[in-house]
Amino acid sequence: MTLQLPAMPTLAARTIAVDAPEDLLALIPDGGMAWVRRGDGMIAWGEVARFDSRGSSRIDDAATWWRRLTRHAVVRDDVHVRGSGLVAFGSFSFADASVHGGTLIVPRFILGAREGRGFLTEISDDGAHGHAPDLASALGTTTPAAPLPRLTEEDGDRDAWNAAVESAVARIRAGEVDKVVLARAVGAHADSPVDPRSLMPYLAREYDGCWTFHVDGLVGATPELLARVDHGLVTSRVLAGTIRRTGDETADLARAASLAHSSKDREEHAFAVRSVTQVLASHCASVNVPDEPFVLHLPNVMHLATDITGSLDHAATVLELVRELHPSAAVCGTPTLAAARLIDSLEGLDRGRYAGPVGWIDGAGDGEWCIGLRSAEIDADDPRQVRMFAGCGIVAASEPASEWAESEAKLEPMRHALRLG
Ligand SMILES: C=C(O[C@@H]1C=C(C(=O)O)C=C[C@H]1O)C(=O)O
Repeated sequence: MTLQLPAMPTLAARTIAVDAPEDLLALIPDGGMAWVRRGDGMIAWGEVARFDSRGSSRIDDAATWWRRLTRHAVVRDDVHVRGSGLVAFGSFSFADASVHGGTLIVPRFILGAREGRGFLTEISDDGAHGHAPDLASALGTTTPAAPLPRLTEEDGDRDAWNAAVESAVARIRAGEVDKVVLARAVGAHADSPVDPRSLMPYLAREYDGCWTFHVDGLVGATPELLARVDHGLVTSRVLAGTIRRTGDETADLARAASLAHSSKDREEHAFAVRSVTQVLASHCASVNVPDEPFVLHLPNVMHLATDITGSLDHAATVLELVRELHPSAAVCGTPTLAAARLIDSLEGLDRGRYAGPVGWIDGAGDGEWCIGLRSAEIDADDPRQVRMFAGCGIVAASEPASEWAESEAKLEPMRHALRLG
């Protein structure tokens, strides 16, 4: 049998050096994408190619498409930093069965900043390569972000949450799973469309240790790095185990110490570290896993955190690793399949692309993918509608009231960005 594959466009990418932009997020044209941390990163706009996928092979299919697309691409890159050359941005649903599926988008323009160096990439699909892009004409006549409309938040269903957490604890005690992550969605609506550009400057400023992103209507500032691949080196930041901040420095230091010693949180954390380490070990010649987690301080919460690194022993692309790492125990549970089934039966929610992978990949397969946490999805059909999400790892010792409080703290970045509280 001969399988007829769709013809692929021949892409050409040209990257030139430009002055490093002071504030990338201030320059995004309408509908543009973003991936920014501590002033470094990329904004991207226009669309040269796009791949939409659904179902359990959505990440695999996207990885295959990207491999085929990049094989014949012509890349001329004067800058050679992370993110220069040919790049696609993407985001994928948390669940296999989600109607939201996933997408990889190849933009026409990418403007980036990396350690004081700026770059501009133009990607074309018409065989016209070689000419150097011009920043002023690439940006065109950008309309500024529409001011944020006043939003109204829907009431949360606390009884449903309590019941879900109680059932999860009972199922854990019965030995069905060790840990399950339960999430809830909070809807908000406005009279006029919500422009992601009006949310990101706040997120990037207040949560500068997080990755502020916008890809296809999913916007947020996530602290959790699923996988970065950079010239054979892979890095993952695992978070699990959370405590709220009080705003009082001394009290927060005491809380950080209690988090570091809490057996409930350390157990929850160990599950997540193990799930990531197992995957990386199968691709790496060596993996470095610190013995003890550190406490990551964010403005709203503190997390137990472990940075895992490894050197790849074969040419795996970042998307191949993402496919295997997702869903990690930090957002699904342990064991994975049983936890995913429990989420389906207890949550009553399509998480969409919340808690799914979001990030970018370059022509060599390097890139950076996070877990789409501390995020909101702007409805593609009606951008006046927004859904925020937050979830908590449930273990045998979990209590509904403190998990509710934890989820409230995790909603804070998006609530504040949307001026809801
Ligand atoms: C599920 C979320 O966060 C995850 C769950 C955590 C926990 O349960 O302690 C901590 C960080 C994330 O891995 C979320 O932010 O919605």
